[in-house]
Amino acid sequence: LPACGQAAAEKRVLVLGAGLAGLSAAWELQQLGYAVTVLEGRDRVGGRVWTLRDGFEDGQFAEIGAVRIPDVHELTLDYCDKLGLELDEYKDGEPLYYIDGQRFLHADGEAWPVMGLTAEEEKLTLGDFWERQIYATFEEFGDPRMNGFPKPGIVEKYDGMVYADFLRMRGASEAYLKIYAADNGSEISTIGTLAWMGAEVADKAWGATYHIRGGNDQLPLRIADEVGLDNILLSRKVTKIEHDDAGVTVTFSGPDGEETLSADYLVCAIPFTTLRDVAIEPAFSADKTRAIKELFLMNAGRGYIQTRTRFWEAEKIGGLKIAKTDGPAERIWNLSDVQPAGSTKGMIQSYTQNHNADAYCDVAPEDREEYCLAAVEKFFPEIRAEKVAFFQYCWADDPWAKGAWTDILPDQWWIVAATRKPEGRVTFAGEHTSVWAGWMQGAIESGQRAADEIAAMD
Ligand SMILES: Cc1cc2nc3c(=O)[nH]c(=O)nc-3n(C[C@H](O)[C@H](O)[C@H](O)COP(=O)(O)OP(=O)(O)OC[C@H]3O[C@@H](n4cnc5c(N)ncnc54)[C@H](O)[C@@H]3O)c2cc1C
Repeated sequence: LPACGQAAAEKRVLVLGAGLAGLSAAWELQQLGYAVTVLEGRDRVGGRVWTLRDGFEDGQFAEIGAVRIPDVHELTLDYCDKLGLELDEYKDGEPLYYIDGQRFLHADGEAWPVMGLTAEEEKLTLGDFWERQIYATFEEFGDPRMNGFPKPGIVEKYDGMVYADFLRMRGASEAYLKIYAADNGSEISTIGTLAWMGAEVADKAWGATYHIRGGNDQLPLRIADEVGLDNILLSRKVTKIEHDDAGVTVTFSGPDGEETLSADYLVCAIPFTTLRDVAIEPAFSADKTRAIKELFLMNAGRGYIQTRTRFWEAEKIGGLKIAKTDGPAERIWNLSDVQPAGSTKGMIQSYTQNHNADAYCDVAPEDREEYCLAAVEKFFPEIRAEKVAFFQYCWADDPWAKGAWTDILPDQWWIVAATRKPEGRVTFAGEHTSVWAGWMQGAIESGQRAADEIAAMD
């Protein structure tokens, strides 16, 4: 056998996509001695990690994609550490609720002013609810960080069940589900139980929540520096993958027209929503082909509002999620606390998903500001007077992602294994192939796995 790293030095790997998954795979492969070229359709790296700095005052920024890093995401934190990135912690605080048209603050131990709760739920805190309805079932499901998740019989029992129905089955009332969705997002009425529970178990010890100082895009930008910008070809749209026992060839269009590149191996780290439009010769296995066609990306719509002041603080409202509602603005996330030191303006976003995002995205882009402000002023009446700048984004309309993050739907558990399975010399990375789907950690974990799979083939 050749010495470790020696054989690899002659081997070339093409990586499709310069999101965190593709960049992580490229970086790991280089460290194993492979020569790597990354092909990226956008004119920037980072994919769904994207910090917008234009259009806001006082050097403030908005996170259009990933916002937060849980303290249990050790792979993400490890990369931040290796790359010398500093973190800021999101402060804790009390949110405002706006449910059934009622605006209220809620202290633990107080009765919820929401009609239709069971007697037991009336004073149940969100923490108590989590312990009783969710944490109490962890043993039954198993741990997705280990092999053998879910435990035997669990797929048969829960695969067909949407997560909100799982909570109903465990006795949650419709009224408490409104409170829970206002806290966790409206996708609970679409995502499958196994996917949600896998994520709950994986992140069960989550305490603090972080942001990368200056913007989360520092992470992909710094990995790209390590990979070497000469090895990353931007504005290249991949249109065809050919693969056989001897190697891979990729066709793409870019500034120089249509081109091809060949290599020994391929890491496919583009979302399945865009891989659908790429010709594959010969076709991948039947379950991979079906997975590429059927994988679902949840939509997310955002309305970013920079405000003159952090007016909510006068009511002692604070934290990352400052408003939790059952209305079209869904939740208001507060990124003010991680803005550049000394800047005093507010930076908040209406963060919609699921049906709320679809409704928002159905509005013409030029009308989304009015739609967003009208929804927010129902519970923050000062919002129009406070607004300094506005920006909107709909992830379903993003041509390079066509959605925000993977939700495994009911009856789709089969897709998990199908997404990540290698096809000959092609390996697959991306949040959609990871236990941590929908997280930067999922992208990183998958990139590292894809690199390991290639090394194991050699
Ligand atoms: C609204 C939103 C909120 C989120 N919040 C968080 C959060 O708070 N915390 C967290 O950790 N994660 C969050 N995430 C998830 C996180 O951003 C993603 O899981 C992660 O960035 C995905 O990385 P990826 O490399 O798998 O995919 P991507 O980032 O999508 O990278 C894929 C790359 O492939 C490129 N590409 C696509 N098609 C082609 C083609 N045909 N040819 C060439 N290139 C192509 C794309 O341009 C893209 O750059 C959020 C995501 C969104 C959208």
